[in-house]
Amino acid sequence: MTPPQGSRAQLEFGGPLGAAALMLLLPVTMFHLLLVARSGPARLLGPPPYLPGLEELWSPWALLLCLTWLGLQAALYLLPARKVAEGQELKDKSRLRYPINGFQALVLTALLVGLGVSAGLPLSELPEMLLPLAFAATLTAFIFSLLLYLKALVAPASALAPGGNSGNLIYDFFLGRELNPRICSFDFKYFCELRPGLIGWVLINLALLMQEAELRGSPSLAMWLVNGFQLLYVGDALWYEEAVLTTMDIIHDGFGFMLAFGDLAWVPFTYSLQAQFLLYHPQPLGWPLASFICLINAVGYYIFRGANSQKNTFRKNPSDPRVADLETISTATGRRLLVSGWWGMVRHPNYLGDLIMALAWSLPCGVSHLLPYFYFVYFTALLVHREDRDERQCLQKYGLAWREYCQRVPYRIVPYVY
Ligand SMILES: NC(=O)C1=CN([C@@H]2O[C@H](COP(=O)(O)OP(=O)(O)OC[C@H]3O[C@@H](n4cnc5c(N)ncnc54)[C@H](OP(=O)(O)O)[C@@H]3O)[C@@H](O)[C@H]2O)C=CC1
Ligand SMILES: CC(C)=CCC[C@@H](C)[C@H]1CC=C2C3=C(CC[C@@]21C)[C@@]1(C)CC[C@H](O)C(C)(C)[C@@H]1CC3
Repeated sequence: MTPPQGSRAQLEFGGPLGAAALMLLLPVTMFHLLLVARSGPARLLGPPPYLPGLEELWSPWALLLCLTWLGLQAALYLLPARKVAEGQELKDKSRLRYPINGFQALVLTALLVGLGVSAGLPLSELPEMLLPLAFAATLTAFIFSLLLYLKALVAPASALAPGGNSGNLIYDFFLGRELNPRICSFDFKYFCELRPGLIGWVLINLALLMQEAELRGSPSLAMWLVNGFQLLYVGDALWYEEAVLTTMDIIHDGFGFMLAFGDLAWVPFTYSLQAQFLLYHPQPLGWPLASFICLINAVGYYIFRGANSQKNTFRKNPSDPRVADLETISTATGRRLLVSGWWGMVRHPNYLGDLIMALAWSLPCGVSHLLPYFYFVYFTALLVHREDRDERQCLQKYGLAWREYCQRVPYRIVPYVY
């Protein structure tokens, strides 16, 4: 058994108490949103319309569907990849290898679903199953996190994440102990981060669009916009799959309940909230406003993609001609920090772009309800907290060089505001 590591390091998320509260609060919030979205008043801050009994939540069919979906995505992950990428250097100086075939998995899933629908698969009935499916996904995430925790007990110290090894069972279970849990070359965190949840999210959106078409003759413009924007976001994540290898989740965070639940349940069932809302609360939207919302999404996407690609290209090869002319600060670790281009505008330009897109996803739902803005509010809180965590980690990693970066680029996410 590996001894607890970093037990004196600063605990995140409010320590064991915070972790326990989040483990309860996150699933409760997800079910609240699912129930409220289909209720008449759709009040985000009010009580849920009713409390579902176990018979409404538990369905063996939903669990079977959930496991079949995971199995299908795992099979697609194992198909030959167009490229195998190397991850960042690990503590023991080695680098892991990752298949780059996420976009291929999305296309193959679309083909399979298309074939299924033309053969009579009742996809438009999926929205009726969201509650038991979310319950099955939560159960799966919980059991999966337990297995990951047990697996970490026999992992070598070099395989453990910098956080998540405090010695406190609840905290470590929540944050995750092992950095890159794998069986042979199958990387669980990398697989879960990009495949079942993200592709599941667009599939749920599509099912909601199809049910709206059945109910009202055709999907509304607002529903098209939400589906289109979110499909672009998911397609982009899978097209630029390699960029996920330089994100905080892959480099720093262990794989525990937070990410397992986030990837497998939270993302598909709460990120599809706008489409769920629109199915039960149709909103009129004219072309002039729709064009303006498209413009907002395009601006957000331009910043998000530009910033993420610039950092990823620079981290992979600082002499790449696309980034070689950018100004940098040297650090004691040998790595450099960008201080011009997107990363000279604010310290997290990618978060700014992501937030602008989040707003564009809610706007098609009108302003009569707060509920469709849940994602924007939650995401702002998540990114502000994430930015704070990242700052602390970078200060620890880069010391004086990070302070110099903060002086030269004083704003964190929004220029002249924050
Ligand atoms: N939709 C969603 O729910 C979520 C989306 N996201 C998105 O995921 C993406 C990745 O986010 P995240 O992993 O949090 O953070 P980043 O991709 O911004 O990664 C942060 C790391 O980038 C490196 N870095 C920071 N500043 C510089 C610089 N000036 N020059 C070079 N490298 C720098 C540092 O690592 P190092 O120096 O070690 O390379 C730092 O730890 C973002 O676009 C975010 O919006 C994130 C969370 C949730
Ligand atoms: C509240 C809660 C359950 C917290 C867990 C947070 C997770 C939901 C998010 C942490 C980082 C994420 C990323 C994406 C999705 C959400 C989670 C898992 C991401 C895959 C979305 C698509 C982007 O293009 C991305 C690849 C940059 C991104 C990576 C981080």
